[in-house]
Amino acid sequence: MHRWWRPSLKNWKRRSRPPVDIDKSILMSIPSLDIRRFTHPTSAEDRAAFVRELSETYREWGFAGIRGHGIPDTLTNAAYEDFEAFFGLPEIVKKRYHVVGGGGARGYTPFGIETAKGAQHHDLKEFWHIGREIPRDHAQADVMPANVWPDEVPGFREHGYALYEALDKLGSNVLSALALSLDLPEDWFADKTNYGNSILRPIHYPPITTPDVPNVRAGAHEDINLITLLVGASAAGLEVLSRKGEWVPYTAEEGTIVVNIGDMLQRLTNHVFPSTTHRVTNPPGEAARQPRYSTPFFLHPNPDFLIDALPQCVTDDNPNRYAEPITAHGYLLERLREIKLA
Ligand SMILES: O=C(O)CCC(=O)C(=O)O
Ligand SMILES: [Fe+2]
Repeated sequence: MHRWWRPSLKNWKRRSRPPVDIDKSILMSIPSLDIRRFTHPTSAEDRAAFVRELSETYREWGFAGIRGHGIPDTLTNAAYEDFEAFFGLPEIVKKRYHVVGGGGARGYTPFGIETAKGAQHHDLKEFWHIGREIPRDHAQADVMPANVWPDEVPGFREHGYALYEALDKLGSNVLSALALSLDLPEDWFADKTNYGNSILRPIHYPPITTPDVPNVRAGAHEDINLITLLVGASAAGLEVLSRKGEWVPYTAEEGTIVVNIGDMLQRLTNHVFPSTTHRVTNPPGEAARQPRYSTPFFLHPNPDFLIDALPQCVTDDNPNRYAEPITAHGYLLERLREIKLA
């Protein structure tokens, strides 16, 4: 896990912003914000207030709920139905979509492989990775392999990729708001993420039938990418580590997408936006016999983007924590080895 220190909200504000009253309720639980205040603003003041509130929420939690995103339930539900249909296939069929030596980049990764960094036991999950569709003669094609699609589930490709594109667009809006909060141009991330190596990851956590397993559904970890958007988890279990070091259960309300900061954005912002540790716990008692489905979208920068701390995030109180910049692809490879995917 990362060191749990980061510049306090108070110091950051004192250093770089005029004083603003913070709504103390953000300290109690993870706020949800309506992104229409940014995409369809009723006034410039309210749009600026949204940017401020989003930024404060991330500095405190590294997590936020996003409402008003416009992604229809019909799309999310159709995609989830197809994902569940795939995971319901016999293991021997699913394994045909496991790309041996592919580091789990595309297609199916069976149960028992991914292991949180530093954990003794593997996670209790199987998953699928959908990547960006780019021309096969694209300069980045060697590090962004072609997708594979399961023949057995006819809607999987259409619904899966539609969800990929919808979350990519929503993520870009969140990044635009964060860019403004860092005094960057609103479109600063656009040409750094337009061929980002982003991944949609439908996950199946099967029923837990053996009592007292030492494994957990997903061990405590931080996400690798810039931001993660999590839509429609089918059951409780996600927990977020608060600044005080307490595990806070976080199940978003219907219609709310969970959006959290990953390590690449933490590194770019020199920890001003923290990549918060989270995990998925095993439900107690009989509830453990229910499966859980969830689908995070890991929004990545372009593979050749150089992650170098933004000058406005490096101050006397918060000196640059990284000796050298690193490309997004170099960083990804380092991290995939740690979680036993590469
Ligand atoms: O299943 C979830 O709700 C979260 C999964 C997660 O944190 C991850 O795959 O990185
Ligand atoms: Fe995660």
